[in-house]
Amino acid sequence: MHHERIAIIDYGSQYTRLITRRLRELGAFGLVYGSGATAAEIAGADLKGVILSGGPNSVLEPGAPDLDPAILELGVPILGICYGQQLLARNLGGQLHRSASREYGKAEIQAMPEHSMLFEGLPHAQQVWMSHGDHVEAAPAGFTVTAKTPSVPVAAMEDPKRGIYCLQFHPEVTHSTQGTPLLLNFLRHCGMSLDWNAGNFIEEKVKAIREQVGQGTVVLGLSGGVDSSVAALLLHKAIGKQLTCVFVDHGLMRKDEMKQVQAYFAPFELNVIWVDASEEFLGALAGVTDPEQKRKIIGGKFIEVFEREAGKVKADFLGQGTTYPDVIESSGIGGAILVKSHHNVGGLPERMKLKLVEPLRELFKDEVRATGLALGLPEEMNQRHPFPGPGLAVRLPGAITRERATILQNADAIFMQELKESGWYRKTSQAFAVLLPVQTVGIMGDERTFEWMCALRAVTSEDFMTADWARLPHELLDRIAQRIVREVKGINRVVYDITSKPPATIEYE
Ligand SMILES: Nc1ncnc2c1ncn2[C@@H]1O[C@H](COP(=O)(O)OP(=O)(O)OP(=O)(O)O)[C@@H](O)[C@H]1O
Ligand SMILES: O=c1[nH]c(=O)c2[nH+]cn([C@@H]3O[C@H](COP(=O)(O)O)[C@@H](O)[C@H]3O)c2[nH]1
Ligand SMILES: NC(=O)CC[C@H](N)C(=O)O
Ligand SMILES: [Mg+2]
Repeated sequence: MHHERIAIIDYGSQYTRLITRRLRELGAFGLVYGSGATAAEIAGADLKGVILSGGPNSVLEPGAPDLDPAILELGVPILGICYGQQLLARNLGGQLHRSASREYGKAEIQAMPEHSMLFEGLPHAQQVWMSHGDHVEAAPAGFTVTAKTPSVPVAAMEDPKRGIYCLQFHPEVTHSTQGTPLLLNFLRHCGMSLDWNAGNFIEEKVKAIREQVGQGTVVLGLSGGVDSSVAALLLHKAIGKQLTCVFVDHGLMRKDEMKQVQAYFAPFELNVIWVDASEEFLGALAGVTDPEQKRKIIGGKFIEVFEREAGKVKADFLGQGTTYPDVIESSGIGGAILVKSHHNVGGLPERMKLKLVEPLRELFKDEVRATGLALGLPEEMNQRHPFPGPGLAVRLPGAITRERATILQNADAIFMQELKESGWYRKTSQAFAVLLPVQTVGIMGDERTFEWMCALRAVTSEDFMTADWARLPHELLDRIAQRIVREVKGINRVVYDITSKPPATIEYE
């Protein structure tokens, strides 16, 4: 009962996620497979087409990732992009040219729409995005060249008899001005009905969850973050009272976090166990200053507390809000680098002998949000910035005390309130306050002060692997700084962080 699907074979390009994303924007469901995928692994009645991604290797070097030849016999159209085109050209008898210099950036191609399925209805001259060293010098027998540039003789080629279509450039990158119509031509040719959306996703998932869970029970860690909240609502829609959620307050949440999450979820009548474990966590963290040590303590404690509380439910399944980027990152498909480490639920399923239910595994974040919206999750919850599992612990360099945590919560709450009221919360990807372990001298009402220093961090980012600091207006920063120093006892100085990632990370620890 799978939705019709395009298989994307990932040769390690930084753009593979983008291919999947473009397909979904067009209403097509794409699933990513590793470069070793065999025809048997990707075959199925629901398979409508195959896309071969770009990749960092050269097809001319020994041991470069290859393609199972049986995939060409599956009877579905194939689209090779960059490395994908070069691989098909090499395997089918074309001629390749290896260059010492790379072509990287915008280029203009001359396309031949009159001889092409991919370029049908599109202009002759098009701007595209190139990122390659090698190129195809002569197309294999049976192929027609359908685009070229002054330096690339085969910028695109097609063999309609075998159903193979190839591009040297990257249609998935927005700098390729006709990239989306090109992909659309391919998808139409595959016979995709382009009806993939949040609504039919919810219906299909509800059925699948009921089938998987049957009369069993599910326990889910509810953090108040978008992923676990949407997973909770989806599971609740499918199995109602067979779901129990556990919310753990480790004492390092944002200000009034538990109260807020309780208010947001009240209308849904979910079973939730609300646990205030702040004494336990703060006790275990007392005097600890090493960042990795803090993470380890919180991760370990979390498992302990979660296991204790969830044990009362006697669940058969563990629900998780795992999303598609999590799956790609942790499987290392295409060598994507693991930056965000999930501290908490890892290891729980084995320990508690629970089977997993992960209804969001195929979704990107924006799709998780669309699903949340369709399920009635309040807008404010749905648009929340990500919040790290260890919470304010990674925003309190040095030793953690309840007092310092409270000071930080108060400063952070002012920052968030001002960002929301000015419309800047939605324009940033993540923003928060940090309490630095530095005391500086100040003067307030003729009195000398010696108090903590607060750093404000606001960034814009596509995927949190890289980030830029947000250009917040000076007047807004001024207002926030004044309010924090005036209203938060314990802070007498505020600074704004203007480092990007890399070289800095988003969090401070
Ligand atoms: N304080 C907590 N109480 C209960 N479960 C938690 C808590 N913190 C984290 N978890 C569990 O750990 C999972 C991973 O956390 P993560 O921050 O990656 O996702 P999230 O909080 O659901 O969403 P987001 O990425 O939007 O913050 C959560 O989905 C949730 O199941
Ligand atoms: O659940 C989490 N547990 C963690 O230990 C953790 N550390 C960082 N982050 C989040 O990951 C993104 C990138 O953060 P960094 O640039 O600081 O590595 C940012 O969104 C961070 O908030 C975490 N999330
Ligand atoms: N973007 C790509 O797929 C590049 C393919 C190959 N590594 C080249 O440099 O030509
Ligand atoms: Mg979270």
